[in-house]
Amino acid sequence: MLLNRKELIVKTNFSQYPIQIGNGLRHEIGSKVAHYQNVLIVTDKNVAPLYLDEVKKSFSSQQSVASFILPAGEASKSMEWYSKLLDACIAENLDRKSLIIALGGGVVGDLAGFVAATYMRGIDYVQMPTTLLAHDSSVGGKVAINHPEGKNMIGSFHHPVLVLYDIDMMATLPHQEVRSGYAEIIKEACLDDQELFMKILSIKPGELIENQGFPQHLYKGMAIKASIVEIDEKEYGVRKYLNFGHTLGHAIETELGYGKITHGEAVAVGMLFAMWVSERIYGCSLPIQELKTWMKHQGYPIDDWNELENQALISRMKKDKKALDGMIHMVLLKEIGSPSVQAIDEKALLKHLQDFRSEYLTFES
Ligand SMILES: NC(=O)c1ccc[n+]([C@@H]2O[C@H](COP(=O)([O-])OP(=O)(O)OC[C@H]3O[C@@H](n4cnc5c(N)ncnc54)[C@H](O)[C@@H]3O)[C@@H](O)[C@H]2O)c1
Ligand SMILES: O=C(O)C(=O)C[C@@H](O)[C@H](O)[C@H](O)COP(=O)(O)O
Ligand SMILES: [Zn+2]
Repeated sequence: MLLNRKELIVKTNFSQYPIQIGNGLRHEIGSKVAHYQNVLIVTDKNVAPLYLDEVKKSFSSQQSVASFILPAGEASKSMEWYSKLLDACIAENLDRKSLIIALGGGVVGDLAGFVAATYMRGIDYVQMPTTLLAHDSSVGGKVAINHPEGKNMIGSFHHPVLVLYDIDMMATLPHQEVRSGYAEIIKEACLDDQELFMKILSIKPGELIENQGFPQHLYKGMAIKASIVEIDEKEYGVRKYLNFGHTLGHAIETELGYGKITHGEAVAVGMLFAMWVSERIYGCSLPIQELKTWMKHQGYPIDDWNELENQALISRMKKDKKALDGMIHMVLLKEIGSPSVQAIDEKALLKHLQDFRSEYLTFES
């Protein structure tokens, strides 16, 4: 797919950085970071054989460029790999003027970003997203690793100095990963763009990345994310909206075991549930049925969490980072484009979950 090069600038209280999106950008990274002498590229086992050499070739012989290859998948966002990556930073003699490059999806970006945030109390890093989902994870500076008890429990806010998104690299993405990434674009549309939401629902089965509107959807999703981050960098207010679908989504990911379901697919189920709760709390009417049917036709595994117990999921949701004083805080919608945060007690949420699941499993698709 071809896209005229685009640039967004993210401006927060303490940082400012460009997001550059376009074709072939992986061949240009070296010249864009030519002022760094010592560079460590972090990537994973699937991405390395596809793109690592091309990225390395873009550097000049004056720069020292090392690489570190993680096992692919969510399980690498762990204390173990965090520690191993820190060891590599020390072994490669990275100093405060060195650069880490995260070449990969959200797993690589979150882990490498957290290492960059904490190594020598913080060094520069670049996000080079290679998945569709990473249109979201590469922007905004949330970096983290998981704890067995909860997603992203140990982390920081540390913005990259550059997001360089070569969309050609998505040509090799498995379909499941495309689906996963589109779920976060749907999230962004739900928060701020009814027209985008409707356009996505008109994409035919199996044509997610092939549909003509794809580059525009991607760009709009990133622009929505960036605009929210600019207003509320540290999630005191509106940034919470970016957690739409994540209260149940993260609970499913943790309860199933990291990597059993993709992040976006878990968030997809979480968005249906959040819409369901929204209708019950606000008395509004949302396109839950339409979204569920569309997801089914696109192959989202929206039943893969059926074996999980309600009480176990509620216990996970109580550990959500937005939970306060024993209340679970969920992002709900009054309509598409109009989010809000609602405190819900455990008992009420359990009832919503039970009702959702009994109707969800039967409501037509
Ligand atoms: N920091 C944030 O704001 C934020 C936002 C959203 C999600 N996340 C996190 O992001 C993670 C999920 O990211 P993800 O979905 O990108 O997962 P991922 O990084 O595990 O990538 C998914 C799979 O695709 C493979 N892959 C990556 N690029 C490829 C390519 N171009 N061609 C072929 N295969 C490729 C990977 O090796 C992996 O197997 C989760 O941990 C989630 O919590 C963070
Ligand atoms: O950038 C944000 O803010 C988000 O919430 C984006 C989410 O898509 C992402 O999954 C994030 O990592 C979740 O954050 P968490 O604080 O709930 O762990
Ligand atoms: Zn997410």
